[in-house]
Parts: sequence; structure tokens; C-alpha cells
Amino acid sequence: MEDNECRDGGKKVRLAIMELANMISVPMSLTAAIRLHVPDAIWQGGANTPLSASQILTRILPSGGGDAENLQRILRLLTSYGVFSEHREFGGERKYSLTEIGKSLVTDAEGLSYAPYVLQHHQDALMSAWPLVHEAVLDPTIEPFVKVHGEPAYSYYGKKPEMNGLMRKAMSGVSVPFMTSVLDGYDGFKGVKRLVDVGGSAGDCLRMILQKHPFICEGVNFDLPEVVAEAPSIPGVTHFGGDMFKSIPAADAIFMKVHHF
Ligand SMILES: C[S@@+](CC[C@H](N)C(=O)[O-])C[C@H]1O[C@@H](n2cnc3c(N)ncnc32)[C@H](O)[C@@H]1O
Repeated sequence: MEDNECRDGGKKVRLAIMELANMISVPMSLTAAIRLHVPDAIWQGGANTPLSASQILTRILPSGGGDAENLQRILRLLTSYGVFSEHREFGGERKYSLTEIGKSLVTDAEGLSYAPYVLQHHQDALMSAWPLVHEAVLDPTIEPFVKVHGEPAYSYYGKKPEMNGLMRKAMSGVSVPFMTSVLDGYDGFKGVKRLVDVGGSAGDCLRMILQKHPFICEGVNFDLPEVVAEAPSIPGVTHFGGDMFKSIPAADAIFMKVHHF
């Protein structure tokens, strides 16, 4: 233990371990704020006017009801993690606006945001696998999700249209802003006529690549059959269903984007 940690009687350590022990309150509060549409209620087309918990409640429940005290607890917790800013004039009510992080949860003109990504990570089916993470160390032959649900996540998703839909929306919300900045600086597509995106989900990455580089004649969006079956039609893009571990369509170049932490 460092000297200064000894001098404060271990207070920092005790606080740190308690914060870690209660960490689940952070993603769960974030999920709650999204489910209650709090970011959109504050944003109001760009106003982002600081509002009290009861003012927010009136916007999310126009016909009344709800508990402003509990909403305020969620807002305060997320304020300490940089999602909201708290405004308080001396002796006045606490009011909340969105920080830059909070703004990423606001639904844009295309219906996208990072909110579906947060929700997708905290669906019941995924949450129920987390308590078995230690078993992945003891026995790595079966992943926790398979132990709980009897099959891997993507085949499970394939049988649940609402989970597949949320996954596609989550990927669009994350990938559109990401690809905007990638395409600003990357010019590695020169000479490519036919491009296949492996695991391309709804096809947003290909749509953006083809818009930026019209010399690419054909984009092939390759993903699981259940995923491409619901993908929107995109000019110049063919959706192709299959399993990448068996074979992938031929092309001049393969594009593959995954999310790392
Ligand atoms: C993390 S998402 C990435 C989506 C997209 N590339 C993006 O960045 O927005 C992984 C994608 O791989 C797809 N996938 C998973 N297993 C696959 C398989 N065996 N064959 C083809 N696609 C698969 C999933 O359906 C999902 O759309």
C-alpha cells in the first residue's frame, strides 16, 4: 500500500472497492435513462435547457405520474459519470442538461444514436450470462452465453427478431459516426471495383463507402441470413446471407469492421 493511502487510514481504498462493488448501478442507470427517453426529453431539438427532475418527468409522462425523486437519483449518478451537467443556483432546484457524452444518446434525424448500443448490451439474455464469467476461466470449452442459452449469441439472436433488430440498430448508431471519421482520412479503397463487407449488419458501412467512392461498382453486404433478410435496400449494394466460417462471396477487397474495447 502506498504511504499516502496508509496515512488516510485506507479511506481511498475502501471507497474504491465500494465503488467497484456497486459499479452495476452505472450501466443500469444509463439504461434506465434511455428507456425513459430522458436524453431526447432534455434535448428538444437542440434546446438542451437545464431541467429539474420533475420538469423532465412531465415531458416523459405528459399525463402525469412517476417519481421525480427516483429520477433525480438516476440523474445525479449519471452526472458523476459525465452524462449530464448539474446546474444549481444557490438554494435552488437541481437542473440537468446533456454533456457531449449525453448528446450521443439523442436520436438524430436518421433515427440513430448510441442509445440502442447501450440497450443491446444490457438485454436480459446477455445480462444472464455475466454471473458465469468466472466459469470461462475454470472451463473455457463452453462460453457463458452458451451455458445459459444452449447456443451462441448470434444464432440465439437469429431466432428473436426484436434482438436482431436492436443489434442492427445498435451497429448503425455506432458505425455511422465511426465511418464518417474513417472515410475522412482513409484512401485505401483505390482500384477496388467489388467490395464485400463481412459481418456488415444493415449495410451502413458499405452505403457510406460507396457514397464516398463511386468508382466502387458493387458492394456485397455479407451477414447471417436472418440479419440481411431485414436489411434495407441500398443502391449499389447486394445483401448476401451466409456463414463467414464456411465461405464468403468473392470480391477485390474484403472489409471487416468489429468493435474492440
Ligand atoms: C459487432 S457486429 C459488427 C457489424 C458491422 N460490421 C459494424 O461494424 O457496424 C458483428 C456482425 O457480424 C455478424 N456475424 C456474426 N457471426 C457471423 C457469421 N458466422 N457469418 C456472417 N456474419 C456473422 C453479426 O450478425 C453482426 O452483424
